[in-house]
Amino acid sequence: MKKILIIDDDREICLLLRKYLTKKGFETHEALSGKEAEKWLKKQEVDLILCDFKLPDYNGLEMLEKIKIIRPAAKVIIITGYSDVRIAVEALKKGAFEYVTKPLYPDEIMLTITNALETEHKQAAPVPKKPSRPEASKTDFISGKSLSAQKVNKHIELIAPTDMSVIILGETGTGKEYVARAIHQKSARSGAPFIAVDCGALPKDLAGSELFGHVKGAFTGALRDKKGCFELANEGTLFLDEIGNLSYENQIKLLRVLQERKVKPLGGSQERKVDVRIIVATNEDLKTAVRKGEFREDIYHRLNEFKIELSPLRERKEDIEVFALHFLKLANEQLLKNVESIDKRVLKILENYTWHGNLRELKNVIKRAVLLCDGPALSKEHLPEEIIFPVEDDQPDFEILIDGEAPPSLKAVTEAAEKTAIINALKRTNNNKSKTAEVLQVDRKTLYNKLKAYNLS
Ligand SMILES: Nc1ncnc2c1ncn2[C@@H]1O[C@H](COP(=O)(O)OP(=O)(O)OP(=O)(O)O)[C@@H](O)[C@H]1O
Repeated sequence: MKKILIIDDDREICLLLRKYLTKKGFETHEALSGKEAEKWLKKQEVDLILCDFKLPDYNGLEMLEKIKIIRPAAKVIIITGYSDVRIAVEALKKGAFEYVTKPLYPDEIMLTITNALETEHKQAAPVPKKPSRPEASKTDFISGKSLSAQKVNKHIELIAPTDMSVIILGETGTGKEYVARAIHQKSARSGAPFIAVDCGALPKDLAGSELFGHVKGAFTGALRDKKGCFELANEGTLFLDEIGNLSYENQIKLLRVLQERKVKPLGGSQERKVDVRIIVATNEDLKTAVRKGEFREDIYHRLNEFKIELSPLRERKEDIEVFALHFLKLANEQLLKNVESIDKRVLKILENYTWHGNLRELKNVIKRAVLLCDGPALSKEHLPEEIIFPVEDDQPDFEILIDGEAPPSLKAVTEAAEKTAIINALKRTNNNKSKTAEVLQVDRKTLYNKLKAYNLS
């Protein structure tokens, strides 16, 4: 019998989940706080953990870190309020299997749990791959119709048959891993493995061994020889996500592999030949990391044989309908439903939303809507409130008091507006100062002075 731990301080949710899951044949346990869960996990094995993002003592990311240390094999599903979705996406990157949003629907929970437990059986490679979401292994890559999507598609076709290294840039959820898989599948290497590694989720102490392998006895706990990702991907493609997170030491080792096409496992004396195509992804500007001395320039140039940039979904609204219909089809298949279309008004709402989680967030919203829909078309009532009435998240973090005794001075109003504009531009450019200066049409020096004046370090 599979064991599930529910971590939530809401006793009612615990009770509901317990009743439902016990009926479905699971053994369940509950913890009302992070500390209680931690104590329990130290003593007990568990297959899956349902964890509320907001616990009285830890937040979801802190809890996840603790779980990954105590029970690394357990699958974690994060439960969030819809407004936490961006943080939930962060949790996926840190190794959570999936997130579900409140209110909870039994069918949705059950489907996610089944997917998580099935993935456990299939997962053969002992590599901390990105949370191996089942859909990622299917070849359901589609292209949008925006100019930028068409350009990406053309570049995939061009680059796939070559052996060139590729850097893929884009915000979270824009489809970087999907593009990397598409390149692999269209290449002569498609018969060999595609190995995806999230460098941001690799535990610091183990990163070297996971990437380059180790020999028996290389360190305490190295009970047998282990192949690293480079060897596992031999003759295929290695996808290194969040490459900017590699430690300096591992960057040096990576450089050697790139130069010599050979790996030396930790503790070993012999080098082994590897034939691997490397595709890397990052959602920060690697060039800035190079400038700051955080990423080696020599590696950057070796990897930068070709660059593909994926635009955020909000900047290619023409693609929203194409992807929404594609995700509708997938959700119908997964949930055994038959929703045929999406109401025009819903499409308008989707097109006006900001999609910080990009395609991943759109896919989840559509899946949830399909789950709630009993008729032939998705309509407004199936969307989360937050999508219909988005909370303006570009609010200034200080307010001008209009109702106070004294009206605000013109200077205060101007400064408030300036500060808001800078914050918005920084968000839009992912904190890239050069781009922010460009967007605001000021020089970098002026921007730096303003950042200092408004305390926006
Ligand atoms: N071209 C595509 N066709 C179909 N579905 C896609 C495509 N691109 C992305 N998706 C969907 O969006 C989800 C997120 O894509 P993916 O994991 O590739 O994003 P990512 O940019 O690598 O995200 P992260 O930076 O968070 O790792 C996928 O699971 C998939 O469902």
